[in-house]
Formats: sequence, C-alpha cells, structure tokens
Amino acid sequence: MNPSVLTPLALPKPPNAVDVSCHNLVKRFPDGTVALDDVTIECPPGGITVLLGPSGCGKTTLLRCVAGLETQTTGTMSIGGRDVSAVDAGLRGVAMVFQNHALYPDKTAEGNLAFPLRMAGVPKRERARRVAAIAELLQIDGLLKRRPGQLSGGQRQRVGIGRALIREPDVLLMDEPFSSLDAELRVEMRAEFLALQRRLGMTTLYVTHDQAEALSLADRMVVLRAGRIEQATSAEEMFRRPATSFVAGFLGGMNLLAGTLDDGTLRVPGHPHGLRLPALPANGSQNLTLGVRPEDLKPGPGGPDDLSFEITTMLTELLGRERLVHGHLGDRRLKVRVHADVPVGERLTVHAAAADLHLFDHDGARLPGAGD
Ligand SMILES: Nc1ncnc2c1ncn2[C@@H]1O[C@H](COP(=O)(O)OP(=O)(O)OP(=O)(O)O)[C@@H](O)[C@H]1O
Repeated sequence: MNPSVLTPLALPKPPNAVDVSCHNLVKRFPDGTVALDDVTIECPPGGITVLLGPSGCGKTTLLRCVAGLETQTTGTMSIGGRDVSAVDAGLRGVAMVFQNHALYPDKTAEGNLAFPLRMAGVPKRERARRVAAIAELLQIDGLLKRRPGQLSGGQRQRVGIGRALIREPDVLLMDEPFSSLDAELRVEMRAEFLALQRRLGMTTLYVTHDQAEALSLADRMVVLRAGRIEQATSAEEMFRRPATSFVAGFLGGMNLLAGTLDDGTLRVPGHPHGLRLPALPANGSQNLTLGVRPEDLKPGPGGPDDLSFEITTMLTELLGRERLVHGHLGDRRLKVRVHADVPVGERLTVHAAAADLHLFDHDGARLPGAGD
C-alpha cells in the first residue's frame, strides 16, 4: 500500500462537504413489499454513514433511493440542503460503487474511468488529465490499458471506485463494495478506502452486512431491521450500549439469555441464587433478556458481584490467539472467548462482571442497568 494514501488522515475536510438527510422515507414495491418503512436518517457532511443490517432489511433500497435509481413512495430527501426528492439521478451529485464493479467488459480500465466524463461532455484533454490523476490516486496507473477480465478483483474494484470518484461527486454511495474480495484483501482495501475518504472528504453512505467492516468505517452507524431503523448513533456508542437486543445480537454476536428480574435480583437459568443489581428496579417481577459478549465471559466462578454460569462445552473454534467455545446453558447456546483450549463435553464455569451485562425488556428495548 502506498504510504502517501494512508498518511493524510489529518487533512481538513473540504469546506463544501454536504449533508444527506432522508425524512420519513417509505418504499413500497409494486408487489406490495415494503422495503423502507418510515426511515429518517441524517448523514454528517464529510463522514461515513454505514448502513448495516441483515439480508433484506432495505439497505440497498435506501441507497438506490438516495441515488435516484429508485423513487420513494413517500417521504423526502435532501443533499446539501437541496430537496432532491424529485431530481434526476444524474443531477444529484452522487456516484455509486457496486459490489460487482459493474464495469464495461469491453472497455479498458482507462475507457471505464473516462466513460462518465465522456457522457458529461468533458473535452478529451481534460478527460485524460482527470483519468491520469484518479489512476495515480488509486494506484492503477500501470493497468489502464487492461480490460476488466485482465484485472484482479481488487484492481477491478479500484477502477470501480475511480469511475465513481472521477466526476467529483458530493456524495459517494457504496453497496458492499469489497464483499466479493478475499478476507485479507478486503481488510486492506477497506483501510485504503478509509484513508482516501478522509483525504477527499466526500460524504459517504456505505452498505455492508459485515459488522467488523461497519465498526471500522463508521462515523455514524445505522442498523436497519425489516425496513425500519433499529438504532442510529456512533459506532462506539452502538457497540457499548446497543439500544435493542436485536442490535446487541447483530453487532458483536452478544449472547442473549432469557431471564427474570425479581425485586432487583436478576435470575437466569443455571444461576441458582441470582445476582443483586443495585441499578435495577427493586420492585415487581418482569421477564427480560440478559446480554453478555463472548469476550466478557471469563473462566472461573468470579466474585460475589459477578454473575456466573456453568455451561457444558460443545465445540471449540480456534480464532488465532483465542478460542471461541460454544456451550449449552440449559436449552440455550452460549459462546465464550477463552485463551486456553477447553475439552469438549465437560462442565465449564464462567462469570461476567456486572458492568459487562446488558439488559433488555421483554420488547427488546435496553434497560438502564448493570453496565450503564
Ligand atoms: N424490485 C423489487 N420488487 C419487490 N421487492 C423488492 C425489490 N427490490 C427489493 N425488494 C425487496 O425489498 C426488501 C429489501 O431489499 P434490499 O435489497 O434493499 O435489502 P438489503 O438489505 O440490501 O439486502 P441484501 O443484504 O441481501 O442485499 C427485500 O424484502 C427485497 O426482497
């Protein structure tokens, strides 16, 4: 990787970066499918807003609505304060990068890069200048005479990004751009893209269903579920304090266990005495969901202020330095990250500190509790 691409992280954002906002967007397809159900989001100027969520939750549809490739059924959107709800795709100042590159197979890399400029009537000399500049920026200047079939997946995606950037869009829309690349290249391209985005400062909406990618890129993270926004906040806040049990399970693979709260004592299966949590409401009884991350469960019984469980180990996965142990707690499955190998089919006692517990009410909404 060219260090000059990675260093300018501290460059100031261009003063003309625009915000993107969508208000009450509904998208109903002719067959009745409601892909977006009253979506309102604000994407900060010059930042990366990551749209995350399971397959079919509406991520691509939202991106296509912002691009103008799809018309929303109701709702409005604006770019840089301008209402673009009814503006043609080509006049919105947005460019899109697709997962499958969508390059023209019979054009060279150079021809693909120059294509949007030719369409816009940019004179030949200026086209050549901008193609050379973008090719240098993306380190594909040695590949310009090749056709897509003669390029690797990563090189093709660089051309795809270059073709989107060459028109100097205000807004860049990326739909799982690196998901077809192998794991190592994906991580490298992601870091390169982040550096490039920081350098150029274009407002970016980035779709992924890869939570590691989402956490590493997002200035603002939006989790969608069945066409609705489940939570929208900074990546760090979402990881630290997921607003719902759905977000908790999706982001970081939190263990979720059904439990009850009796007069301030949390009871979960496998835990004989319950755990008294001062922050919890001290009267009445309610069903709730307890969340704890695999890495927050430690082997051993812990102390009196910890919640401990005895699980039966089922299988272990090597993650590198650590292992992910899959176990049973009653009829629930539980994952624990450990450093040493653990025999399968044995009892294992693990504990979590009260501060690492997340609690959700019976509707899945976060309860202020242990770790808050
Ligand atoms: N043209 C269409 N006609 C009818 N339904 C559609 C159409 N396009 C998408 N959908 C539906 O809208 C919903 C949202 O689809 P969308 O492609 O936005 O999801 P996604 O979150 O991007 O999923 P993935 O991660 O699998 O790409 C899905 O139920 C999908 O089947």
